[in-house]
Amino acid sequence: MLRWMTSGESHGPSLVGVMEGLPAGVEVGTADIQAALARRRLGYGRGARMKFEQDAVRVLGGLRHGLTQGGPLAVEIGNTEWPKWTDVMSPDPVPRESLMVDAGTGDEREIARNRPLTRPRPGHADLVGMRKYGFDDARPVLERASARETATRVALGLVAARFLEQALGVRLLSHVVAIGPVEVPEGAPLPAPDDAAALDADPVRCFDAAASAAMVAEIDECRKDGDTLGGVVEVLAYGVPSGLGSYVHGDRRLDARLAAALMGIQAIKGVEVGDGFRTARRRGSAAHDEIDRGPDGRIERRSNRAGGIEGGMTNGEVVRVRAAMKPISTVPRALATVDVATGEAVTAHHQRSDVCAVPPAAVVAEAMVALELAQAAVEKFGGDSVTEVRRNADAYLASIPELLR
Ligand SMILES: Cc1cc2nc3c(=O)[nH]c(=O)nc-3n(C[C@H](O)[C@H](O)[C@H](O)COP(=O)(O)O)c2cc1C
Ligand SMILES: C=C(O[C@@H]1CC(C(=O)O)=C[C@@H](OP(=O)(O)O)[C@H]1O)C(=O)O
Repeated sequence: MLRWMTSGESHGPSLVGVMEGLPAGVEVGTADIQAALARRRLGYGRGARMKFEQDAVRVLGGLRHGLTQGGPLAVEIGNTEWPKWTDVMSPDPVPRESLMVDAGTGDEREIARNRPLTRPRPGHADLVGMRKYGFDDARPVLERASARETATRVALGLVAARFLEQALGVRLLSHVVAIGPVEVPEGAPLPAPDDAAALDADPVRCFDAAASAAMVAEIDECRKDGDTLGGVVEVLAYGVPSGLGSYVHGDRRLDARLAAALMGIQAIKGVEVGDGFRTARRRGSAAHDEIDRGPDGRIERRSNRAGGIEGGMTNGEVVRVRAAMKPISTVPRALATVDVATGEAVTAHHQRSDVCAVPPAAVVAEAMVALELAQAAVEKFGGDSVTEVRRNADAYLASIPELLR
């Protein structure tokens, strides 16, 4: 069983991710994790913080001389902001004076940091989080609800992706297919694994040059209007062997598991497997992927509308899933709310935020798919080392009767 968990707040000292059940022998290093985190910081439309955030990585356990050891992997990611937040986010009690709104520095930013947040943002976790956990300030809610936490998922997801590649030859990538009303045209070519560097180099991780330019222009317009944008991302997994997941029970269906994994990302409000909602509008004859025999006698599909999953199991085609992200809820032209300290009608608090975080959300979605596929692969093939997983997978694939291959 492969399991993982994260801890940490957006402005705390650091975030920590722990992953347990990963086979020994995955080749990975601190620099690889650092590079994955750099991909998450990219993207036109991100806010001020991403310009200075360092994502300082320290591997605390589970890795030795560039190889996983089979024990829990622990990764710490330091928050560059921490020195400014040592009092507000102190784990231990601090003297009351240092938490006073104006602790004597007269610095506006210092005052803003210390002020209780009582004007909850519509669309963020603020209001319900205060109710649920009994806080009179939204600070502790947003600290943990914040997508800063996704840095940890990307770190663990990179290790999961390396495992999938080294044990099974799986290669993942992510791209952006819509930002606000701008969409990549239906039927546009899909990026392949070797296009990963080109996607990282595009300002919005879009594979279609014309759509990319239009997305950048849309973000500029939106920023000028003091507004925010959402969009749609797609994750592709090439080389996934047939048979991960199962049809025997709903919670073992891989499409259900991927949907939950993607929905668990902050601001994701819809998931599509393969052609998903578009399939619902087609007739059956135009909705499925007909089965054929290729020149080498192996079974082939004439299309991949299912996104590589049938009956809750991978079918050997490219796994393709999409996630829809809502616009950022910290809208600069702030939305109406109620000050929960006074009951007055006010506008929601806003200091800084991303205008559009769809490109980094694609990187996070890729990490979530890697983690879910790695879990499914460990369940299917077992094994305590990469070599053993590979041997088990090869034996399974070799055992499939000729006519079913
Ligand atoms: C990569 C990424 C960056 C985000 N950046 C912001 C941001 O700067 N400001 C903001 O209000 N929300 C941001 N969000 C979304 C909030 O974290 C999210 O809306 C909030 O936790 C409430 O959860 P919900 O939208 O799923 O209901 C971001 C989400 C992601 C995935
Ligand atoms: C810090 C990250 O994203 C943050 C996600 C986020 C939110 O509300 O989700 C709000 C912003 O944080 P801050 O208010 O400190 O600027 C984003 O910058 C990150 O992705 O590393």
